Amino acid sequence: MTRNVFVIGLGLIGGSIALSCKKAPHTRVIGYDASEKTRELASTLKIVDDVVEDVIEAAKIADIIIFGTPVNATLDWLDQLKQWPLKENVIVTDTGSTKGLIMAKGAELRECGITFIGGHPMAGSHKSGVMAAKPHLFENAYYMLTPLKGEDEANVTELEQLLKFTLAKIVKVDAQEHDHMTAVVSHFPHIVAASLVHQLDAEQKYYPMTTLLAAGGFRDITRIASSNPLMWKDIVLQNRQELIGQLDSWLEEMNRVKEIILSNEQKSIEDYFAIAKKVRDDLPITTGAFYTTFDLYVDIPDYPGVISQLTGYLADERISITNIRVVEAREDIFGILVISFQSAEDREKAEKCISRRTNFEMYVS
Ligand SMILES: NC(=O)c1ccc[n+]([C@@H]2O[C@H](COP(=O)([O-])OP(=O)(O)OC[C@H]3O[C@@H](n4cnc5c(N)ncnc54)[C@H](O)[C@@H]3O)[C@@H](O)[C@H]2O)c1
Ligand SMILES: O=C(O)C(=O)C[C@]1(C(=O)O)C=C[C@@H](O)C=C1
Repeated sequence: MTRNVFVIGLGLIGGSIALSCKKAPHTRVIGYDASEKTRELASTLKIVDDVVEDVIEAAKIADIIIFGTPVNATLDWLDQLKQWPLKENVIVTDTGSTKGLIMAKGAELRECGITFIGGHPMAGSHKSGVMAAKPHLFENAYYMLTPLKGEDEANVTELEQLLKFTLAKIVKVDAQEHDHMTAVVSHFPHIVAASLVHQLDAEQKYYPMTTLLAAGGFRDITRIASSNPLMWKDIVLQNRQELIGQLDSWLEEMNRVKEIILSNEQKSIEDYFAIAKKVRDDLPITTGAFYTTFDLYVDIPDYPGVISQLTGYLADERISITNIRVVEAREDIFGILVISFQSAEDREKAEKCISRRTNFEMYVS
């Protein structure tokens, strides 16, 4: 028997989940998006088996409904869904970055006899939209499920059976704890990144050259400031309380740093960085909360065909790459080619291969 999975919201996350679900046997993935352009692209790129225009008709035949919409849009849909003629055993889930308000809506759905199990894959990108969707986005990432208290385990297992095709590590978490922890490692850092960019923007009015100097460090710490503003507006609105708590702690921390700097004590200043370095270096990156790529930076000269020459060398030695891009890092060189690999071993093989065949300088991040 074919299982019908209906994904509403086919952007980065919904599209990626849809692509993963298409790998599940006996599964037909149906998709809807509010944007006509996205519906067209999802159909052309075969993100789903069928794109629909009538949400209620598709929901009627769905065994699992997955929301890939911004979190405030998800709340609206969940309200509407209470009136829909759904299958008796349908399981409804979402992918939203916040869980408190969404699970409160989930409790209302339970009152209407509908099973809702919250979900949040802890992987993503600053890129948004269906074009950025990829089937391996969640591989090795944590995928949090927040079932309501007393949820039938059989329902959770059924959802897990589908989500295992994301290759993520599925864990169950309490919704309030979820919102606290994600405020710390995701939501608040997005505010900090945005605030640093605002600070640069204010400075550049007086020192226009500053932006030209925004090199690796600034770019690394502010990458996520390029994320979708609408999505982050919704997240901040839904997790306000936790964010205000994080802001208070941050202001205290900044005061502490100020004291340390005012003290002019070398040891305290070095210790501040040393402790942070230890904690950061010990983060469990390969099994941790973000999608890991293994990047190799190659300083390439400017001549036609240099990129295909390099990828040709890698292909000769059967080394697969997962991504390739040019970062125009400095004016005096053509650019740095960033080649991503699935594993550290592949990256090491590539480094050896390129160093045998060229004299290009390489760096590992
Ligand atoms: N971007 C990330 O890194 C990330 C990671 C994990 C979870 N999330 C969560 O996943 C969800 C989707 O985020 P995304 O990054 O895929 O955003 P996105 O902007 O790439 O995709 C959202 C999609 O939803 C569609 N949409 C918006 N309102 C809609 C509505 N009312 N009905 C139907 N479709 C609608 C948009 O047209 C778009 O295609 C959000 O709830 C977000 O909090 C995001
Ligand atoms: O990698 C990024 O660009 C992300 O912002 C991904 C990220 C995160 O903060 O880690 C963003 C929001 C999600 O809810 C989960 C993952």
